[in-house]
Amino acid sequence: MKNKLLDGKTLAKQIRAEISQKCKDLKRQAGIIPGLAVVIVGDDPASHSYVRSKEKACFEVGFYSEVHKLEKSITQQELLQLIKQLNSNPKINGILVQLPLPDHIDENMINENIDPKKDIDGFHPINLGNLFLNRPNFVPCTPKGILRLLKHYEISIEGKNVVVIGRSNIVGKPTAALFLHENATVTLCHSKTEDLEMYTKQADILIVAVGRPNFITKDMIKEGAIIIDAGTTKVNNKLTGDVDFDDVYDKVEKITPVPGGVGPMTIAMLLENTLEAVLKK
Ligand SMILES: NC(=O)C1=CN([C@@H]2O[C@H](COP(=O)(O)OP(=O)(O)OC[C@H]3O[C@@H](n4cnc5c(N)ncnc54)[C@H](OP(=O)(O)O)[C@@H]3O)[C@@H](O)[C@H]2O)C=CC1
Ligand SMILES: Nc1nc(=O)c2c([nH]1)NC[C@@H]1CN(c3ccc(C(=O)N[C@@H](CCC(=O)O)C(=O)O)cc3)C=[N+]21
Ligand SMILES: [Mg+2]
Repeated sequence: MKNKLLDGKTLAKQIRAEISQKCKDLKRQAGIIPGLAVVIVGDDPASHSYVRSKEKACFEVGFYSEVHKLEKSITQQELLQLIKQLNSNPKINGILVQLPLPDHIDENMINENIDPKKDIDGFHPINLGNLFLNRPNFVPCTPKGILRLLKHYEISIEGKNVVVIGRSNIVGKPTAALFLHENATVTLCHSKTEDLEMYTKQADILIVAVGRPNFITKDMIKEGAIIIDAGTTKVNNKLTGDVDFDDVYDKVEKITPVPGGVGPMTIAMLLENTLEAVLKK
């Protein structure tokens, strides 16, 4: 039977191997070691799990990495202080502040204070603005990983109906901009969308980032669609996507598994952006 998987895990591994080689070359030729700082506030287990994956990935490719674990009770001022310190630390090329942040901390205020040259998530307003103007500096990791995966599988995007569900600043919104620049016809859906199925049934490429397990079922999609599932929710200790994989599988052309699809690509792009940050210094 035809293999319909868009295998992000395998592609991410290849990309990490290339980054590892580039890291060795940089060290040998210029004595440079790329450095990533990850900041995490509070004790959400899922967030800590992602941060551990990022740490491990950094170690494997030979990057320097530091993780700053902060109490949930930290003030915005204290967090800004840490960011300013990381901005001026020459060992650090990339800064990632794990989202979401506690309610008393203003996410925009934090993103605004990361040096745009170290903003490897691409969340600084200047970088997001430049992405929307189609002159990207850092492309946010999840959208970049999704596009890379589709290109790897030679899936054509130009002229296609791309429907994105979810309009977060970290996934949905930048994904819509990126695919618009690939000349797709983009529809961005969200919780207030009326008659969601009307849109999803038209999608040649359906990208889902909602955070509701098994939300997308067979009856909602077009025959032969390409399905990208960014959702990751723990259900009974099992990581579950937003798409009911088993239900839709027969009907799709290609689909990303969860785990093993978008997640590993996100981490690979994080490493790639950190390497790019070294060259922008
Ligand atoms: N694999 C990876 O690398 C990554 C995975 N994720 C995962 O992706 C998922 C989404 O995360 P994130 O982008 O941060 O999302 P948010 O939780 O910030 O936003 C969810 C989005 O889904 C929309 N939504 C909620 N319910 C519905 C509905 N019934 N119909 C249509 N739209 C709906 C919301 O609409 P509204 O705006 O109207 O509220 C919102 O835009 C999560 O599972 C997260 O864990 C996130 C980042 C990276
Ligand atoms: N500033 C910021 N940047 C982010 O990029 C960011 C963030 N905040 N907050 C949280 C989300 C979520 N996210 C994931 C990254 C990797 C996997 C991943 O590697 N998942 C594996 C499985 C890992 C497991 O088994 O637990 C997979 O899907 O195969 C998932 C989710 C990045 N995020
Ligand atoms: Mg909502």
